Amino acid sequence: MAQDEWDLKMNDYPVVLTINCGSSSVKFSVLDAETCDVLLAGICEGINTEKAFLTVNSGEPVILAHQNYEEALSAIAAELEIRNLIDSVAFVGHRIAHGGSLFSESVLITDEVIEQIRQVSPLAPLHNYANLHGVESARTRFPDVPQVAVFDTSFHQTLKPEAYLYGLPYRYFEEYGVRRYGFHGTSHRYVSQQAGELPGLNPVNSGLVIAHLGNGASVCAVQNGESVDTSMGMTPLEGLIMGTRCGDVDFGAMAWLARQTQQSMDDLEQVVNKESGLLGLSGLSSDLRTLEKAWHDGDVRAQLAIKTFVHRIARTIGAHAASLNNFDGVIFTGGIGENSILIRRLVAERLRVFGIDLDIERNNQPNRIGQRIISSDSSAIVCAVIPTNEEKMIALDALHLGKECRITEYA
Ligand SMILES: Nc1ncnc2c1ncn2[C@@H]1O[C@H](COP(=O)(O)OP(=O)(O)O)[C@@H](O)[C@H]1O
Ligand SMILES: CCC(=O)OP(=O)(O)O
Ligand SMILES: [Mg+2]
Repeated sequence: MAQDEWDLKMNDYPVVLTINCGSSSVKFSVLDAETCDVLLAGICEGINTEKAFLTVNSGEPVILAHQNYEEALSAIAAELEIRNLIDSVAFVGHRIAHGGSLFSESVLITDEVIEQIRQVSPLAPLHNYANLHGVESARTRFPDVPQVAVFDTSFHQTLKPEAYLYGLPYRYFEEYGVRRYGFHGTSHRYVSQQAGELPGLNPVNSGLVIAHLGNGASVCAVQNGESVDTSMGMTPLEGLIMGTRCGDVDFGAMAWLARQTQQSMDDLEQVVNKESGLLGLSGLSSDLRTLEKAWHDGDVRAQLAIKTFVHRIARTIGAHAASLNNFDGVIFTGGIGENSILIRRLVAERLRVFGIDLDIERNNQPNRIGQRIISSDSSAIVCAVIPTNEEKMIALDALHLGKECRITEYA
């Protein structure tokens, strides 16, 4: 693109496109490059299944002709086209789950970066390959636009060895890089920054435990804005019970199971990633909304799944408090953390031992009111909900790096 065309683009109405390619969905948003206000957001669901559809701005879903990433990106581009936004895309930001030890911060995407991301991808099989599909489709569609990779793992680069090492022979760390990385860092980073706006939480001296509870779920201990501990590990499987992932499990149990059932490592990897968690426990669904309904209808297995999910969250929050200098706040975020009144209430009940006292009325408020305190005024620790905004963080990084790249290009 010539410099004058670029100037026109920047002066016109520049927007940032963010893409979060998951294993079965592509989430996207378009943000105003000046204000970072969201202009358009949507999700393509059902990728690699029999029926894929696109929903924009929570409107009516539209069925896609093909169920692959290219089709999803084409449908998203068509939505931008309808709104005359396609030529305004000045930067694209991609969510990449695993950056391994190669990426400690967001980077401009090049062929070499793609190759490096590919190398660490076996460590996040549910996420990274899908993320790379998104990168490749977007590069084809927007060849002249700088593309930036924003890693879930970056925020946890501040972990000390005692938090990131496993109790394995040290040579596995030295020779194979076996260590904990942590994920959902973009969300934990955003939420910890926002927490400073809440009364009672001093932004420069605060110890927070953030519970990101979505389909994937993790807890992070944040001391004075830095991640000091987190529940996910070398892969996004460790820690909490999730939609279809088992979280922490005794390796001895898995070895025993492998011998008893003659299942291979690959078979069991499939079981722990895709057939476990809320789905595996309930035998019903990985979706908490379905399980909550079943809980109220008296479904015993759904109740057991929810109670087990809650037990693990509370226990993990308690453990993470011990990684802080001072324990000031518990913040809920993610689809479940933001919306489920039941889960927040049950978790908070388990945390009474820390002097946490939930205000029922405050907890019952809908998520549309935005960030809010849900603990009572007499609670020893502030409890709050902060809706996450990974898209904004991705857009900010894409803007920052993309602009630098343009300046270098034309210097
Ligand atoms: N109103 C709600 N009440 C309870 N759970 C909800 C509600 N809305 C969304 N959820 C749950 O949030 C989870 C998805 O969270 P989300 O953060 O969107 O996941 P992802 O990891 O795919 O980004 C699902 O289990 C869904 O059931
Ligand atoms: C990679 C961390 C994770 O679990 O992401 P998800 O919540 O989008 O599945
Ligand atoms: Mg998510």
